[in-house]
Amino acid sequence: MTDSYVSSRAGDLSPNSNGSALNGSSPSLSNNLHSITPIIRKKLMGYVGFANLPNQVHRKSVRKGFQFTVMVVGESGLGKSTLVNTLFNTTLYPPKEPPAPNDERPQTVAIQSISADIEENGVRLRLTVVDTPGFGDFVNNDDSWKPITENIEARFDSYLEQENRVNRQKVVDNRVHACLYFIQPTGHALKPLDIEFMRRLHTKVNLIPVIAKADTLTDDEVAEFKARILADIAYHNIQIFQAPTYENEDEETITETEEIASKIPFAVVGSDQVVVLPNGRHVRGRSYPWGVIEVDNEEHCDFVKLRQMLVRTYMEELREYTNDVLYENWRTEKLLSMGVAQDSSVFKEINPALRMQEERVLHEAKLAKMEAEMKMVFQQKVQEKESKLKQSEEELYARHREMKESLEKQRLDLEEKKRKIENGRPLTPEKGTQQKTRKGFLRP
Ligand SMILES: Nc1nc2c(ncn2[C@@H]2O[C@H](COP(=O)(O)OP(=O)(O)OP(=O)(O)O)[C@@H](O)[C@H]2O)c(=O)[nH]1
Repeated sequence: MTDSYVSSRAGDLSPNSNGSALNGSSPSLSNNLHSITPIIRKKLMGYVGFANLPNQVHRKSVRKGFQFTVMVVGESGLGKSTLVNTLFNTTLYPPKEPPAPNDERPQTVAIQSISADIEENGVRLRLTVVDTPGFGDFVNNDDSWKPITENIEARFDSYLEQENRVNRQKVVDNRVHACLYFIQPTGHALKPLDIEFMRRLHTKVNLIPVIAKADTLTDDEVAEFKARILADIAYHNIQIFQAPTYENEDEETITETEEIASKIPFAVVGSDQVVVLPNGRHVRGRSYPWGVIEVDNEEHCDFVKLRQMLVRTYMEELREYTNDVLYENWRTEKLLSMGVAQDSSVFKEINPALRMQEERVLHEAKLAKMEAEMKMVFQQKVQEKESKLKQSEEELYARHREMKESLEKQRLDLEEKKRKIENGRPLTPEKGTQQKTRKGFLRP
């Protein structure tokens, strides 16, 4: 015996555990069909095999690989490239040369993306990092967010176009699944540019705010800065990505989620350099005259929690939220603005019992209509027959009358003749006159 359960609906046309079955002759049952159909849990009698479904999904996903696109936004020099390299433990961004004084500076925000296929324990990840050099670097940064929004929407557009293709075998998901927004470690509060950017983008992308170069602030400064940033975010109704919590989750997961949430905005330190500690331990970190700050040490910064949220625990949630909420909202708005309306009846939940009832009513109405039509035709035919019969009856009466009249006339004639014979009178006086004429003088 296994602990697994299957559930069946009382509305199904199968006997349920109470031994009752759906049959049309039970009026009380047909009335109840409209009410709630409770889920009945049943114990399996043996191993069926659907417990293996998660493994099937796992195998398929591993074979297909994953696509993940992360965007990094922040002023120049805040450590974006270093953090991406640290996060994915690869030199996605090669070391940069600092710009020379006579180098021409770009006039607009550029969008650059780098992709790399990385593999870990046989799982392939196509990682794309979208960089936004130039953001916040100008004297006037009013429209710095515009090219970024346009880029995010262009990626949605491309996905929508692929979805609308006849052949959707190879849909490439280039949508931005997460946006790391680098906040300058000023220790004050969010700058107007930060607020403007987040306000404009929070409905289009999963925002993950990070305090860049957190090693430049003390622990107290970080705590105060975080509180002010969160207050600003709440005040401006900005939605940042929050790790989701589900019902029936185990305590460990709940604690992990809470811990991650408590660290937002993540105070991070990036470094792809390995430093040797006095005790001989090799760590990724930054070495200062007064000590070493370790990237992977949770007591030194929030890098581990950020990686947990972005990669280890919630990468799939980020992808799902992008698809199910952000992209879906954008798509709905776009199609509505193009005049495409949704037929809501398409998504009407169908209750099979209600559906059967509706069909029965329709069928009965159809039968009643057919019966009425047949009655009408029958009455018409009867009327026609009746009028024909009436007509022939009248004709017969007329003939009968005629015959009767002619017989009566014949009878009267005969009686007249009889009377004449009885009276001894010649039947035809004209004849007698003619004979006389014949015997005497016959006229020519
Ligand atoms: N103190 C400190 N310095 C850092 C940190 N991360 C990166 N740096 C340094 O900051 C400088 C700029 O780092 P990058 O990663 O190139 O910064 P970026 O934001 O990618 O710069 P752009 O490409 O110009 O936008 C480098 O010298 C890094 O070594 C950090 O967490 N703390």
